[in-house]
Amino acid sequence: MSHDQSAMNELHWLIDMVQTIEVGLVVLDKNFNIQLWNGFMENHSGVSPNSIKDKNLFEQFDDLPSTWLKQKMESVFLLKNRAFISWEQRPYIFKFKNYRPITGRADFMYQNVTLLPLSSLTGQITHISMIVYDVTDVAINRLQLKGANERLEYLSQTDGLTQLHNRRHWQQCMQREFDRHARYGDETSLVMFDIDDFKKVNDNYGHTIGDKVIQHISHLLKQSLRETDCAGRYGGEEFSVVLAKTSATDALQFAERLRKKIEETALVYEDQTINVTVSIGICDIQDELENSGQWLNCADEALYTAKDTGRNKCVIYKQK
Ligand SMILES: Nc1nc2c(ncn2[C@@H]2O[C@H](COP(=O)(O)OP(=O)(O)OP(=O)(O)O)[C@@H](O)[C@H]2O)c(=O)[nH]1
Repeated sequence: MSHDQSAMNELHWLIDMVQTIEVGLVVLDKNFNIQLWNGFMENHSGVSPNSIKDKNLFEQFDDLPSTWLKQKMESVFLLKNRAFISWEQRPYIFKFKNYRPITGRADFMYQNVTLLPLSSLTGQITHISMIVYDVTDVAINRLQLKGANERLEYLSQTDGLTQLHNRRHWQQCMQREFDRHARYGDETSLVMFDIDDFKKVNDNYGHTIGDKVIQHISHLLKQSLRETDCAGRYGGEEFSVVLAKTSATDALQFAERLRKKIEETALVYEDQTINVTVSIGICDIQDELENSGQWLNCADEALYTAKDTGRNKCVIYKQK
């Protein structure tokens, strides 16, 4: 075989490989006109190389992020460096359908794309190549894992019965607000409340309805919160709320509104109507408090004063 024939063979193989490789290959000139469009691109776009040759990429695919992508391509021409576009940055460049059976949950193909400067025989960068990788399997696995981790994190921070923050997570939130106060001096209040005579609810109606009452109270509490408030189920029938940027007087208004709402809104479950009340203790952060534990104790003390002096009332902590 002559040298020429052998070179021709090699070229033929290369073209064959470019056409059949499971990666998208596109070559563009400086005006973004398509010079090469391999089999992968044909299979996924439904557009044949012959019909797309010399056509402008952005005119052929008007859903491409054109301004952004042109900028990236121009910098590849200019800097003669390759650029990389990850699916995490943009799930896809070409909106190709996903046909994979295993990852059938994705509607489209996730892609990583490399932009590669191509130099001519004279060493100038006259073209660039787009290399398109199908990374749907990796992306779906990663997204599923991320979703599972987020769910786990949510579960580890949330009380199962009420969907409020659980005690541990709420305490972290309270500590954060205590630290913020130490730094910025914002007024911040703590509200602790407890259902009155809840033991009687359980005794009279049973634990299942007792649980419904706890859910009912949480529901009313959630309706009363602002975005910056942090509410938790502190224990069995005890709830806790940190009100950021709120004085004790304003916290009292919040607490009174909540107390009245709970008093006035009966739980109707099956054929039973159950009325409960709550006792509420309030404490704003005062200078003499050394740590968040003391803050909590003071709010608790106010709560017990509310219980001891008749229940169904709000009490602001007063230093003795
Ligand atoms: N149904 C139900 N009951 C609970 C839960 N957690 C705690 N309890 C009950 O809540 C009751 C709390 O009773 P106590 O601490 O005596 O207080 P109380 O009857 O509410 O009386 P005061 O707080 O003094 O008004 C107990 O009977 C606990 O068993 C829960 O998740 N579900």
